[in-house]
Amino acid sequence: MTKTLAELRAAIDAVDRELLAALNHRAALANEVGDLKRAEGTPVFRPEREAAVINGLQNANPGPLKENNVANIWREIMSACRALEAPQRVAFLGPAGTFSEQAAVQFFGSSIERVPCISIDEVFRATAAGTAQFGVVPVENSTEGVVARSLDLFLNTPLHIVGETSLLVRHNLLRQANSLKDIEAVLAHPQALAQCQGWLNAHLPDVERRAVSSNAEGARLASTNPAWAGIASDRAATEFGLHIAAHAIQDDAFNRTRFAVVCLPQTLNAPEASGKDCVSLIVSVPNRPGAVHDILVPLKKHGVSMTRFESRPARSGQWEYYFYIDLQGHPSQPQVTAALEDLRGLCAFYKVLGTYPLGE
Ligand SMILES: O=C(O)C(=O)C[C@]1(C(=O)O)C=C[C@@H](O)C=C1
Repeated sequence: MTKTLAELRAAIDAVDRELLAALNHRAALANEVGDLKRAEGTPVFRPEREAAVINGLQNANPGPLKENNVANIWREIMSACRALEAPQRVAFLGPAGTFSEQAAVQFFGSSIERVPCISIDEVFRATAAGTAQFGVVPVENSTEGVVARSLDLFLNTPLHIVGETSLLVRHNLLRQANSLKDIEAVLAHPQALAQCQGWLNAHLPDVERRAVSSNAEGARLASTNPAWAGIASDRAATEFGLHIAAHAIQDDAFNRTRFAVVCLPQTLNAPEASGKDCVSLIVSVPNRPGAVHDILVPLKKHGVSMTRFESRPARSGQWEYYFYIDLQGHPSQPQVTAALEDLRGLCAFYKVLGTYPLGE
């Protein structure tokens, strides 16, 4: 016999009470872990452990919950447990409502102390100074390529990468009126203006495009002037009380941005192997024929896959370059260590930016 709505809801209420008791039991255990870590002086945030918890539960999941539901639910549970151990302060390019904030919450869950910063430089500075324990910075966009400022700052920073996450970036045109009429200027971060240029050329060809420090700042400014529009997320529309005058105006429907999570090595040393890991490094090679080819040889020899290879000018005026390389694997695997050692021997400059679990 099928159950009535009242009966089903009563059953859900009973399950929720069991969940609440189980979650509080879990939180109490995390509190004990926190006491242990404080006594040992070891880091609270352990991304490889969190990745292993989520992978384990996804593998054990009988359904009907989907794998990504399991990941989202446990990310929030672990965020809350972690905050009980010690609240983690996370810096990102602000103000509230930016994609960087969204990336921070996607990675750490919502139980964090948010430290919005006025620029990417400031995120690095705040994290290096200890104002925040972690920083979240954009590194690459699927339409526009690398975020040059972040890559350049990696070169000299004492921070290292301990994680990554990527977001589907959907840009909307936000303004006080729900129409495209009488717009004098569109204000957004230069990356967003570039990612929407096809739409802007087609729909607002004669309107001024003004670069501002972040999309959320553009949205904030649009809320102060009816003739201005911003390009930003749905969240920014809610945050600043604006209409979405046009939805999803980015030229590439699958526009994604990848973010790196950075911290001082004393906050968190290189995470242990999670099974799906990545090593990021910056190298430069002597300016001679075949030098770039040579750096690929150790990778082939030791069977290590390269998932990323970017170049940035070394600013020496000599047409020299830094290469940003991502390798798959973890230094605990002998073939990865052997490839890194061989590579180091070939490079004029060699810096490991971090070893971390692969993100979503
Ligand atoms: O296992 C730990 O080290 C914990 O602190 C517990 C826990 C969790 O809630 O499962 C919380 C924070 C860490 O980042 C990893 C996992």
